[in-house]
Amino acid sequence: MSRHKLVKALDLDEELDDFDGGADSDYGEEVGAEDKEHLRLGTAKVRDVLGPEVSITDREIEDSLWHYYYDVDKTVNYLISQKTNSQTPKKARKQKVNSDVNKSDVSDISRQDSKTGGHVKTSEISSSCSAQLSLADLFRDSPWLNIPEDRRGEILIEPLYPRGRLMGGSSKSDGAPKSKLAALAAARKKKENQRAEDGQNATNSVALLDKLSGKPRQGKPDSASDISSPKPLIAITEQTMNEQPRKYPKRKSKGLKSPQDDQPAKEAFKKSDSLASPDVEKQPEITPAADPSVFAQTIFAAPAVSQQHDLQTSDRYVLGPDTYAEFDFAGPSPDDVVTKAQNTKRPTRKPVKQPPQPSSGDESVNAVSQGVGVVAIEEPKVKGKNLDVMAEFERSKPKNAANFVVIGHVDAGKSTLMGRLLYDLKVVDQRTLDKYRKEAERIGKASFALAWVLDQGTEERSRGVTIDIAMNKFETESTSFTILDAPGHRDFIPNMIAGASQADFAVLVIDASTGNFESGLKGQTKEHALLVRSMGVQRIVIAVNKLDTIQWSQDRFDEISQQVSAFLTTAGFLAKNLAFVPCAGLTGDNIVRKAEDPQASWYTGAPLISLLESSEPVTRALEKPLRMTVDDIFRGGVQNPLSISGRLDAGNVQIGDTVVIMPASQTASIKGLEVDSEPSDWAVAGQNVILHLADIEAKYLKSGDVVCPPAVPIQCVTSFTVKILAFEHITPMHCEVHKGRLHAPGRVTKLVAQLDKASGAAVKGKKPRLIKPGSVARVHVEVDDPIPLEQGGRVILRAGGETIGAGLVE
Ligand SMILES: Nc1nc2c(ncn2[C@@H]2O[C@H](COP(=O)(O)OP(=O)(O)OP(=O)(O)O)[C@@H](O)[C@H]2O)c(=O)[nH]1
Repeated sequence: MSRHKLVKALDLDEELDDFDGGADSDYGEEVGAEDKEHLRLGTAKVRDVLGPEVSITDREIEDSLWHYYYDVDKTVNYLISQKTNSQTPKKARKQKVNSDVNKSDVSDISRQDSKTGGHVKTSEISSSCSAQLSLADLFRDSPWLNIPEDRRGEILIEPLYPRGRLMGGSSKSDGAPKSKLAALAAARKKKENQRAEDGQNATNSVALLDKLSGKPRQGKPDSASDISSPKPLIAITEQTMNEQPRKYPKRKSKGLKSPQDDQPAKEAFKKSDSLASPDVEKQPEITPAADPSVFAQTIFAAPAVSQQHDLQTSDRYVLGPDTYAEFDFAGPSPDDVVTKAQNTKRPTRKPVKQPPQPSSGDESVNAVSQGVGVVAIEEPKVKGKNLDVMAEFERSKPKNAANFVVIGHVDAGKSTLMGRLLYDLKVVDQRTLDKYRKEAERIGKASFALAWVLDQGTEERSRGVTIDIAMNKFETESTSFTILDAPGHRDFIPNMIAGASQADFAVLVIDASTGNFESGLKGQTKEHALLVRSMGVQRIVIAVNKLDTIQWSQDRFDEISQQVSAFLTTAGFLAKNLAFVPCAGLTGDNIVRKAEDPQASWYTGAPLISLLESSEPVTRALEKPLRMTVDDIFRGGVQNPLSISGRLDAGNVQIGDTVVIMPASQTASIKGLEVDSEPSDWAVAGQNVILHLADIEAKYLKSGDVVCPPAVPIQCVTSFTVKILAFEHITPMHCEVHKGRLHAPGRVTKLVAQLDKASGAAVKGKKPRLIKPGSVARVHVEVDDPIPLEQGGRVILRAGGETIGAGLVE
């Protein structure tokens, strides 16, 4: 043994000394009158049990009695085993001892020899002291050594004899001196008694739960007396007793248990010699078990079929297969009971009928959309008028309505142009404009006064740039227009996309001043035009602006018109859907009125407003299921704590309707409605609405969500194929998927095919490894989280702050 190991062993022995209370001297020096009397009586009893045929000395009996604290049964067992061992060959005995040592896995422990007081290593015990006390004997009262091989590991059993005695402890009731270990044991016992009392409190809690569930409690003591009564320390499952394959039988309560149920258990129990000892029944020192806690009763099965059941003892909760049978979730769990009680006042939810989804062949689409079927609809609290919305719409003889998005390179004069339009149309009064002018002058941005009509944000005003979409409304005799003023700066392209997604047509503003047209064309003039086309915009009005800065040069106008027209037709716009107007937003020439500047006399065409009005009415998807992309979520007032705004892309909606918000799959009631900021009972596709919601929490709503009818919710997908026009080189790469206000992280996972621009057919040959800018291709895209998307939907792909492509979901 190394020096370190020796030191360690000595330390351990010192600790054992402490626990032993120093009872290491020869008992002859310590034995008092009381002990002598115990030894005398014990010796007589042992001799009586052993009978005269066993040859053994009194000293041997007394040694054993002293060691086992006058326990006659243990002494008898020990002595019998000693005699049996002494009759086996010495060599075989040594082997057995070693194997016992190995089994017990205690080959290197030290123990204190109670008789000699010496510190003896087990290896030494096995050789020199085996005749007197073997390791096997030391652990003989350990139940696992007496259990048949086939049962080991399946029987939970407390030692038949108090463990403390092996270490020299004793209790006062035995009349033996009390060691520190015994004192510890007594303290533990006291604690357990205390726990038993606490168990009564648990009983009360369980009773409360039972009350809630309306079910009688199973398998627990009914009174406090049950708690204090001795509890069994052996818990053997029924399955263990029968040694049958697990059948997961229903748990039975103690009161309902039939004698037949226990029969196999009894028989199995009798097979075990050690357990069959009648002494078990006499065992006096059984620690009262505390009543099981609520938690224990929830996860543990009913009282196990145990030996103690046969002996009419009390409950013992065992974790076993019975548990699973009982808690098969057929009945409500305690949590369910509490939840149910909490929800009793809530209206019941009806499951949404899942419509048949078109088979896309894409598993991810189907898998995600199937989840929609579990959407639960809350009974609408808001009473509607149950209107025939289509009939109402027809009756209202609505004006032609159009949304247009104002696009173009940064500082092209978009906001100024729209400010002028609103001012000249008297949507904005002189006083307001004067106020803007004064404020703009104060911060040195006088030229932006008209732009402030639309740029309302403090940052927008101080920086002189549009950041987010500004929405304004105006009407002409024939049409009701909604302006969506988009930011021109490249950093705010996502906001521009959001605006463009709601537009019927676009107004492209071009700064005609020297140099700016060229730089704009390289910048966002082209990008914006491509984006709106990719998003389905077919008509575009081109306002060649700031002509006042170039003295209304017709040549310049013609040059710009030519170049832009060529580009736009290449981008997919039809020539007949392009209209050009020379103008100056700052001065108001050719906006609402004709240009007053004589230098502009060469232009005989219509002003901008007329070009806007001449836009053909857009066909609305009135008959399709409701689809509204959420643009904004806000507090609509005291009466309307939760409101959303957006444009109805399809279908109709009315007050009292229940809708479902995707992808959250949460239902909501429409408690109020506004169309173009005016209260209304209904709205149809093409209108910009505010929906005041009830029965939903704000946390389930975000910009880009889609409002649908519960019966026909939009699909939510994690992957899709898109026919895309490449703006930049595209390879399998990470990207952001934009759809209106929604943008989700994702990636291009596969370049499926290069497509012919004219026919749209796949170009034969190898699969592309790279899509060049300007090419059309079919690519596969995946997103991290499901997004509401259906066939025909339009998406924009961006990466590293650049638009890499835009296209149509297939
Ligand atoms: N001379 C002249 N200046 C103009 C005209 N229109 C706009 N501007 C000026 O151009 C600058 C930018 O105008 P904005 O209306 O803010 O341009 P924008 O395109 O809306 O800018 P972003 O939205 O930030 O991209 C301002 O200083 C305007 O006064 C115009 O017709 N003539």
